[in-house]
Amino acid sequence: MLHVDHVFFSYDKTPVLEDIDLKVPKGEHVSVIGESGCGKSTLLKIIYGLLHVDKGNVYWDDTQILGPNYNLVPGEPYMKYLSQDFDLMPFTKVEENVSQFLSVFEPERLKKRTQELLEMIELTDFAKVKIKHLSGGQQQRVALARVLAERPQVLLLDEPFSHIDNFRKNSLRRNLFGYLKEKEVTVITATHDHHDMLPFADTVVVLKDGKIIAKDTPKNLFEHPKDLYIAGLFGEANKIPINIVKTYADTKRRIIVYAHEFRVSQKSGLEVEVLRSFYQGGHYMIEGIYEGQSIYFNHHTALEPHMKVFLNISIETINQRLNLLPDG
Ligand SMILES: Nc1ncnc2c1ncn2[C@@H]1O[C@H](COP(=O)(O)OP(=O)(O)OP(=O)(O)O)[C@@H](O)[C@H]1O
Repeated sequence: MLHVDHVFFSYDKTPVLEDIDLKVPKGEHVSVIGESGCGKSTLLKIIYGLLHVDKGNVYWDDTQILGPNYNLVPGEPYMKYLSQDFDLMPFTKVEENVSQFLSVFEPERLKKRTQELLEMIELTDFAKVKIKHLSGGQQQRVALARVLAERPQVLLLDEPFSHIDNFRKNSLRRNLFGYLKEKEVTVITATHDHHDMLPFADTVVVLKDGKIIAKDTPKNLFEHPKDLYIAGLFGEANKIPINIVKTYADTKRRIIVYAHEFRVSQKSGLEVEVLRSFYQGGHYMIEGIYEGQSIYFNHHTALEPHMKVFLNISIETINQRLNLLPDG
């Protein structure tokens, strides 16, 4: 098990991480999400031993992971870290980068493993190409293969698909996370993108201003977001007083409603003036105004600006949200 034990950290005087306590069982996939600057990369660097913490400890089973004040060369043999700058060797070939950390004394094993990884990242045809001739996305894939080469027990991935086009991203995510699950690798992925974690993470940790504000399964977090910050990580969301949509509800509670959960209806207490429509492919996202506040909802067609529409929410959505949301 990986244990981040009540860690506090600051680069200068301002705290960047405060009282981070996280236990990750062997083989579990954890996604760390949160807005830019909330401390995701810093947390991964601490786990890898690149930064010296102010307070707290990090353990892998019974071994303490020591920071740079104790380890001249950071990093542990069982752990790999894929940072946002890929740290590849620009003038050498793809295959040489992938096999960089493999033993040259076992040439057959090195060759087989390199081929296997090139297949996973779908760059077999580029084996002999120099890194400097690759696109940013291709370089990121090589960097990914390189950290996998030595079969780490713990893998720390910082925005692993940020440079990769959507065309490849989906198959790469499936290949990679499927492979890591099968090999029982413990994985911590820092990401902004809910597509990286909804289908793949066992647990999602939400960071805000350097603190863990939620930790749950992706499904629970998505279905019961406890505030707009968490809901906003999954898409456009609104906070609505429940009694305006269901007049019989004698409550002033407000619930979170995702844009896709609204339906335009004949009549409801929620009358919205349309501001503009944004084409999203399969639907439009409409920005409207209710009592001076923006409200976002999906609709199958664009709507004329200044048009008035009524919005409704299914009773199932209301019940789902009311079960868990505190007042306010
Ligand atoms: N080397 C550094 N020196 C000083 N402050 C830093 C340094 N690196 C990061 N910070 C600050 O620490 C905070 C957390 O940064 P961090 O990179 O961990 O956030 P993040 O959540 O990974 O952001 P992003 O999603 O944009 O990569 C930010 O306020 C950032 O400005």
